[in-house]
Amino acid sequence: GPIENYSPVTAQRLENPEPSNWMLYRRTYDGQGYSPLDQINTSNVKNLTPVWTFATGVVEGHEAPPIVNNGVMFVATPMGQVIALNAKTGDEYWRYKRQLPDDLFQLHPTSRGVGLWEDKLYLATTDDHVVALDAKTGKVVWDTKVQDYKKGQYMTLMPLIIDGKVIVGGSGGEFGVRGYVAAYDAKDGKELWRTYTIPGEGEPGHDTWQGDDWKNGGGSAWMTGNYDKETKTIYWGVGNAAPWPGEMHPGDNLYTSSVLALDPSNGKIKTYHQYHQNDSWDWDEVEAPMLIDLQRNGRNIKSLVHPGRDAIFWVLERTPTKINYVAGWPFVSTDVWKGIDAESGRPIVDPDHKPTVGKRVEFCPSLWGGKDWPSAAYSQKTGLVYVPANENFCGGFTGEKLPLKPGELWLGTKPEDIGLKTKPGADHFGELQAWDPVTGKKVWQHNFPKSQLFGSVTATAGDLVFVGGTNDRNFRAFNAKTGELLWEQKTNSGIMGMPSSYEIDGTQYIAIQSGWGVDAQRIQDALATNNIGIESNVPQGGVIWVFALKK
Ligand SMILES: O=C(O)c1cc(C(=O)O)c2c(n1)C(=O)C(=O)c1cc(C(=O)O)[nH]c1-2
Ligand SMILES: [Ca+2]
Repeated sequence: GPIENYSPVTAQRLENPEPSNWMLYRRTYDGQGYSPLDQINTSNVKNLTPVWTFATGVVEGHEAPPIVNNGVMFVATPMGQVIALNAKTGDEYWRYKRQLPDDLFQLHPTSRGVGLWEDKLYLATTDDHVVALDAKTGKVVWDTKVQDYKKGQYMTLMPLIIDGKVIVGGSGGEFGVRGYVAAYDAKDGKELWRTYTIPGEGEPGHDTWQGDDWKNGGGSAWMTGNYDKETKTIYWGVGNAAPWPGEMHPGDNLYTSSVLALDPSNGKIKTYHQYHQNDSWDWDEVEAPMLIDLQRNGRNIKSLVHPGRDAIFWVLERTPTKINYVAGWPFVSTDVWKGIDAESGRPIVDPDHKPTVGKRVEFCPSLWGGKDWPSAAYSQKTGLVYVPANENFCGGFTGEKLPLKPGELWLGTKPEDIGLKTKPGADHFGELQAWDPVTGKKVWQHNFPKSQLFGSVTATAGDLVFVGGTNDRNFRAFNAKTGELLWEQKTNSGIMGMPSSYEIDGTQYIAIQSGWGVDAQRIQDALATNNIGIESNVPQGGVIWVFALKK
């Protein structure tokens, strides 16, 4: 039935969220993925136990954080479903199920969550609509078509809500779209602005493209941005260039593989930083950088921290008008970069490991990168950044000039040619890493001998780091200071989703969706064919798990 006492979401509540709630993708606009709750801590986490579970009824990758607003939980699942639950008891209030078109091909069948504003919530769908639901009843309030799914345009992200605007970005980098970020009026779904991530004729940066390449150059923007509420600047990550081999789109290709600084009032690009130029590896840099205040060499830095898919741990400085390169270093081994220009921050590419047309080229890490979309986290207590990384994976493909057919994959190689190879003798793959972003030192690391790590990380004030992401279906808690494994729980499926934490009536809860699929499974299939004793059969089917301390 309908929710009776729903707390409307305001700008003030999103800017300064109560510690008990998780209303934004990473809980706060700075994207740190940190909960200030500390009832569950390093000494008692061994007593963490499931209090309720709830089957979502669908397969594929469940990637969304359970979003919680004063006792009400909203969960987005694959196939355009939203479930509203009593966050304490697990009882269902309502369920929205989108009727997806029969001919919809979903390359990435997932949703990373619902955004909240006033008494509504907002879902971005794989058939490329933004839908507003009444938070109390789940009824559709408005439904706006963004672009055409038949042309390979779709959405998987959780909308970013800023002051009555629903801000989304499109997917489709593997279909040769031209990426964009767009804002809709939360009240009625009218489009307020749209900013293409690839500059058109006459716009600054257009000259980093040749001919008509920009029209289908990729630069999709498929993850939620972060937001600096002081300077009113959105930091939004931009994806790979299309098709993959850089030879097919010569130039730096702004703003692919970049971060854009956007004005939320009109979508204008204030400034940008491009992590790597002429992307050729499918290295989307879509995870928005975390906004962290750092003390470096006696100086206060308002930083942007981004462990990249390109294997480089990036530290940048944000000023109202400019983004400056501060430091960068590889956080997993890579043969693609020979170094980084100390002044500009441009990585120096080794042409032997840059995919090209007509020849097979191998590169490390693989096209899933040092880390893909699963989010890193930052703990304000330890001052460390926690990265879900993958080591000992390499990839390769033969570039091929193929014509663009709207709505069909346009990779610049044959899909069956995409490889993932493990380094001979590798003793592990997934790594949970803890980095000091000031000194650039790795403080600890936990290795996963038989699994990739493909899950988002959440840190808490209880000095804990929570992550799933492995093919053995475990959900784990680590000591944030030392990396000691303190607790694990086997779940129904593998966990790709993001843990969230909330509090009701004095009890702290940890929530996660377990439901394996999408690219975690693609890597799993690749591992299974590498003949290294890793099977492919991670069971699928989504379940929401909620944990608390045993009473
Ligand atoms: O270029 C794009 O538009 C695009 C979109 C998505 C997506 O929307 O999920 C992914 C990717 N690329 C991608 O390269 C990738 O590795 C990936 C993994 C996943 C996933 O959900 O596990 N999505 C995506
Ligand atoms: Ca991509």
